[in-house]
Order: sequence, then C-alpha cells, then structure tokens
Amino acid sequence: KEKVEITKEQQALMKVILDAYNRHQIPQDMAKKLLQDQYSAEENFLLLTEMATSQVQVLVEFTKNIPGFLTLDREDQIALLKGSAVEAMFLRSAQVFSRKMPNGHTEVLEERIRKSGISEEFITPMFNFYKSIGELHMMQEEQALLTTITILTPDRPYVKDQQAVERLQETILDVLRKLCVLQHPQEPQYFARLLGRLTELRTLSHYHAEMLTSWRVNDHKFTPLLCEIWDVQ
Ligand SMILES: CCOC(=O)c1ccc(NC(=O)c2c3c(nn2-c2ccccc2)CCN(S(=O)(=O)c2cccs2)C3)cc1
Repeated sequence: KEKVEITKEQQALMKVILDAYNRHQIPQDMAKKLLQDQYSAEENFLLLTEMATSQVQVLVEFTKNIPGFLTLDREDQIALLKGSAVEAMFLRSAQVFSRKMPNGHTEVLEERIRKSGISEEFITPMFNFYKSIGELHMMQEEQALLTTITILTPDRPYVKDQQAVERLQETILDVLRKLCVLQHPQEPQYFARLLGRLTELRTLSHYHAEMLTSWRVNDHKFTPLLCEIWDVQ
C-alpha cells in the first residue's frame, strides 16, 4: 500500500489557498438581512443579486491568490474567471447553505431563495446540489481546493493555453487527492465523489444560463458586474 504523504510545499500551497478562501465570507449583515423579516419576491431577488455581485468580487480576489494564476496569459485569466463564476458561486452557496446555521435559519434561507422569483424548475436541482454537497461534510481545505480546481478548468471557452491551466490544475488535484486519502481512510472513493460534484455543478450552470434568459424576459435587472461576468444584456 503506497504511503500517501503531503509534501512541505503542498502544505504551503494548501495554506495559501485556504487563507485566501477564508478571507471572504458572506458579509454578516447580508446574511442577516436574508434571514430577517418578510421580504417581497423583488426584495429577495435584489438581495440575491447583491450577494451574487459581492461573491464575484470575492471570487476575483480569491483567484488572484491561486499560486501561478497570475503567471497565466491575461486573456486566459479572464476566460477562466468568466467560465467558472457561476459554478464557483453555487459551490460557495452550497457551502454557506450546508454550514451549521442556528436551527431554523437554513429553512428561512431556503424560503427566501424559493421566494425570489427563480423558476421552480431551477430551484429543485439547485437545492439537490446544496444537499449533495452538505452530505459530503467537506473540510474547509477540501472546499477551498475544490473551488480552485473548478476555476482552473482548462476547457473553458476562449482559453488559449490549455496546457498551462492543466499543469496548475493537476498540482491542486494531487493535493486534494492526498488530502482525501488521509482524511477519509475508510472511504477510498471520497475523492472521486468530490470530483463527481463538479459534473453536477456544470449541469447547474447550464440551468443558470436558462434562468437568466427567463429573467431577462420579465426584465429583472442585474448589476453591471453580473452582466459582465455572465455575458447578459
Ligand atoms: C462575500 C462572499 O459572498 C459569498 O460568500 C456568497 C455566497 C453565496 C452566495 N449565494 C447567492 O447569492 C445565492 C444565489 C442563489 N442562492 N444563493 C445562496 C445564498 C446563500 C446561501 C445559499 C445560496 C440562487 C440564485 N443566485 S443567482 O446569482 O443566480 C441570482 C438570482 C437572482 C439574482 S442573482 C444567487 C452569495 C455570496
């Protein structure tokens, strides 16, 4: 049985990524607002827009801290950010949602999101995803590394130097694989299950694209940053 060991530099890499990942959470006031008194569908929608916008800003900051990311071609950096923004947000949302919140908060949060004007056909797969992530009881390190792997997906549209992105992604995949073996010795398939969630994420981002079209129809407004990163309006 091959002895799995995380090297010193892999430890350092993980620390950099985890610190960057933890530096930004949903601003408490926003999360509190989401949990407070009654809101109309419009106000809920506006709140989600606000939260999604701040999430994109956080994503850009986080990505800049991924070792090697800033050495990539500038245009490829943009292509990776645009290609992963929705997936990164839903991965982060699932982690926020599945975090041990004071009892009853998860239900209230679920209620707000359901009552925000998002069509039912999108709500169901979204909450299925949140629950499937929650069941994994992922460690912070695993969450941060999985988000990094999502961002460093080589086959996003318009990425020119895919090999360069692949090399970075493989480095992170190796650390996550070792971490999973060390943290879940009884569950040899755990690493594969984590990567399987990335496939579920891609499906969710296709739903998201459809959702945007339906919103545009009943003229829901998004912020300039969301329009830019989601290629809408
Ligand atoms: C500062 C760091 O920010 C974070 O860490 C952060 C994490 C998660 C989120 N998540 C969300 O905004 C969010 C959305 C949805 N749920 N959901 C959510 C929020 C909390 C818990 C669980 C899920 C559904 C629809 N989208 S949407 O972008 O398609 C949208 C629909 C309408 C207008 S925008 C947004 C935001 C910030």
